[in-house]
Amino acid sequence: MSLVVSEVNKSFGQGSSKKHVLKDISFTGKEHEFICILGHSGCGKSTLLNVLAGFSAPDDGSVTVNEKAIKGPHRERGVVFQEHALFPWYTVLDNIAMGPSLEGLSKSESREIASSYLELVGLSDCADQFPNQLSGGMKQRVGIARALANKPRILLMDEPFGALDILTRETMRKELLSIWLQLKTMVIFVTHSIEEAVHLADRVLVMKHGEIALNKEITLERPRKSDDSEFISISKELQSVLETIESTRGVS
Ligand SMILES: Nc1ncnc2c1ncn2[C@@H]1O[C@H](COP(=O)(O)OP(=O)(O)OP(=O)(O)O)[C@@H](O)[C@H]1O
Repeated sequence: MSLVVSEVNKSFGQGSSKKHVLKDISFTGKEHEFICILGHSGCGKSTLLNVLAGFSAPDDGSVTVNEKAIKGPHRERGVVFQEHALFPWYTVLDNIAMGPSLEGLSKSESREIASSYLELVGLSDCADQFPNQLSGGMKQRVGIARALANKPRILLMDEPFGALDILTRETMRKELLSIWLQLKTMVIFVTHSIEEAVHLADRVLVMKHGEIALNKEITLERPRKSDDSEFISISKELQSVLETIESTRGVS
């Protein structure tokens, strides 16, 4: 399984208000790879993720999965957003069962699949609850289980833990890693946080004004420790690229 993003450009607006948001973005994703897209607010991370999801088409360039051009959203690419878009009138189990059921599986088969993913995210006891009875972290786990129930080959995550408090965020990070180690889906994870990126990623793409300023492979063994000397040195390298970006803002 491979993802190839080749010279993708994307602009918004017309004439003098035209904004070139993605500029010649190219990278590849391998099977089982965990890729983090790191960058300041407004650098184009969500725009890139939307292109990968197929929600929005690039102006030029191409995105292929297993050498096939993507032509729109597809269940092979699951999406998890910062705001967990769960259906409030469905139970937790039925929120997750929705994907398999839309694929034509029977209600009982869909619920069986949903139960297995609910177990994977540690929420089996909440199957019959409604989303408004859950904490933010629990809702986010349901969002992840719902995306996984479609058995995506690529999981696209747009700052999924951004709205969570720091402790919940750390727990979720560990849980996501353990799920990824079991399922080995390719993950593309957008974040503002250097620490989150170094904990999670096999590869970090640092974005600068719509371009990839650094494409860095991280081979540190897992679980990673933030006081490990190599962890600190990689974090400093990413920080220095981001600071360069900060100091050149408005100049390019
Ligand atoms: N549909 C749109 N129409 C016009 N401009 C847009 C649209 N979507 C994004 N933009 C602009 O593109 C730029 C990049 O936005 P994007 O949401 O991709 O950034 P981001 O890096 O994800 O930021 P954040 O971290 O704050 O979410 C911004 O200047 C934004 O205003």
